[in-house]
Amino acid sequence: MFRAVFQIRSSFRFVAQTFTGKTNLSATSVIPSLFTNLQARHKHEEAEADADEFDKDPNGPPRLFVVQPRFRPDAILKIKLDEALNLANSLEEQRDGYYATTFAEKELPPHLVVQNPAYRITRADTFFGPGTVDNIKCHLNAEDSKGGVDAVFVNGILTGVQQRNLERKWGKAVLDRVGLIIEIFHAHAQTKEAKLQAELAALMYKRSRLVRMRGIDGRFTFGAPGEAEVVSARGRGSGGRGFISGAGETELQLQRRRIIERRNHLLSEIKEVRRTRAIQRASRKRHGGSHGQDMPTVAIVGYTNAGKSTLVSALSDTYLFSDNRMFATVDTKVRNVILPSGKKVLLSDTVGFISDLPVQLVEAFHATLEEVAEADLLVHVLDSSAPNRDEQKESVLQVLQQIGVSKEKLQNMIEVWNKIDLEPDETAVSKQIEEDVDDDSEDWLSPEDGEVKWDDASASFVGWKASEPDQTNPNDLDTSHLEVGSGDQPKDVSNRDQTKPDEPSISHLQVRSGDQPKDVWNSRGVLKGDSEYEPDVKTSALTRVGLQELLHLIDDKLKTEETVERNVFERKWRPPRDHDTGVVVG
Ligand SMILES: Nc1nc2c(ncn2[C@@H]2O[C@H](COP(=O)(O)OP(=O)(O)OP(=O)(O)O)[C@@H](O)[C@H]2O)c(=O)[nH]1
Ligand SMILES: [Mg+2]
Repeated sequence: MFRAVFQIRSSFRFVAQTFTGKTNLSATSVIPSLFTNLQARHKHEEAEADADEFDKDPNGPPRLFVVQPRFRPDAILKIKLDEALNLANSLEEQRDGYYATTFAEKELPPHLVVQNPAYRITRADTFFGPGTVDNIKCHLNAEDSKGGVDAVFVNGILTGVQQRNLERKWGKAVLDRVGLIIEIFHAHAQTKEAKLQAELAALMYKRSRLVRMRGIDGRFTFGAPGEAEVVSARGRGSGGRGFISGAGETELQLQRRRIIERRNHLLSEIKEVRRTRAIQRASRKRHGGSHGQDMPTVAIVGYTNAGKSTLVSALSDTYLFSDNRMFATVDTKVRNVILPSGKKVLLSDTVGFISDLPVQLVEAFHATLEEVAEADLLVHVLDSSAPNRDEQKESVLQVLQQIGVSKEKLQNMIEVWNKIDLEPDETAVSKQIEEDVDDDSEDWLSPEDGEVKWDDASASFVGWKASEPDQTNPNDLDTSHLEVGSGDQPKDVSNRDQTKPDEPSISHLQVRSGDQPKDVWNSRGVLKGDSEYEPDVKTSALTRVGLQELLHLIDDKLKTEETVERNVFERKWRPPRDHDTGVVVG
């Protein structure tokens, strides 16, 4: 069965050994898992998690409890929650080339929708307010009686301090969105290059999580008691005075140094793998081309799960692994395809993108992404059935810009709407959404208030106006206990004091409406920004619809590109001149 938990545990051991200097760094080591600190800390905190929890089922995928901050309208919440649940279920590692579980048959992970701290005040220490933290703890206790969960996935971005505090309060490892995505990349990576890159991303993420904490005795420390103590003689006599001189290295400094050493090691390995790949790529381009020309490369890009691998498989009549799991592909695969004109091209299927793609991943996967940026033509595959199709499109465009794809290439990019066999009944969807919007319209602030901004890309508010909660109105208090996930969740876990003032509901905070909700949705029932434009081509990779049309389009684009290139060359070419004299040189 699944090895991730096992690996997570072994990575803990590895990191523990590495950071205490008991082992040598090795290229095949697993990533410094996000669960590791927790285990170390909890050895000293009896009231908190049982550290042996992770030993429970070393053969199964980790069981995550999903915490989804609330969004309004509910349609947005549903999109965010669906994605969070999919992410949580995607964390699984292949064994002998197979996943132990079939994704479609997986049960939904237990989950809970809670107040969104972004809608009011995000607490620096615990992200959520104390009422929400307690409420989640109640649910986790209830889960424990049913076999327990290994970790809590908070679908938001936490600071290192928030993560640690929540871990202490809940007695569970906590993963935020960035952490989980990095874990998934690591679990799904198959090739040496992808594994190295995923480890690098995890290492950089871990580095950003090394935080100074107040220990149980009230003193500041760096994690487990004793971590702040001097653990190595390095730095002794380095020239300072008094305490500074000869103080040696604290655990934190030691961890930082080891992370940097490992990072440098990984970077040099990645460089080597990259060099080999560049040679292979050049030779592949040369060998397939006709008339001595290189084969053009076409990179298939898009949001995760859009159907890129399925499309490349269908176009090339070869097999590529495809799955409903998010980030099923982490390793780039290249396939030969013959276009209708007879021209041969290289089609590359690569890693998918997601909103808030961790910067650590973009940096670590730079080599892979660079191939995308260097491709002669890009094909952007979108899942036409996704209700937030344009939001996904925006996320992809952002990453493409981030990795340096030129404006011309973006303009020339072919946009494909895949999964047209799944296209939802638009009338029904938009009707439902409009109903939701009307229902919620009272709750929204008007942008004219100047106190709220709608961020189309992330579908979230930035800034807002909070009214005082009506403490006498139960609807104005924490309602998170009502929004429980999987059917078997306890219904009565939140018998907290409903008049507790620390956790007013968000409902009162999403005050009057301007025309905000109407602006957010269009008639198709998708997020604002979704226009009624048509894509270049519509396909169903599964039923092989639209494939010929797409191949013709690629053919045309590449022809145009050649012509443009030749024209540019002809126009630009002239004998080099000496600028000062105007005399033709040579
Ligand atoms: N109904 C339908 N399903 C599709 C179509 N194309 C792909 N799928 C399914 O969508 C899921 C994701 O497909 P993939 O090809 O793995 O998607 P991807 O874009 O490569 O995803 P990542 O590798 O995770 O980035 C799989 O279960 C496919 O069977 C399509 O045209 N119609
Ligand atoms: Mg794929």
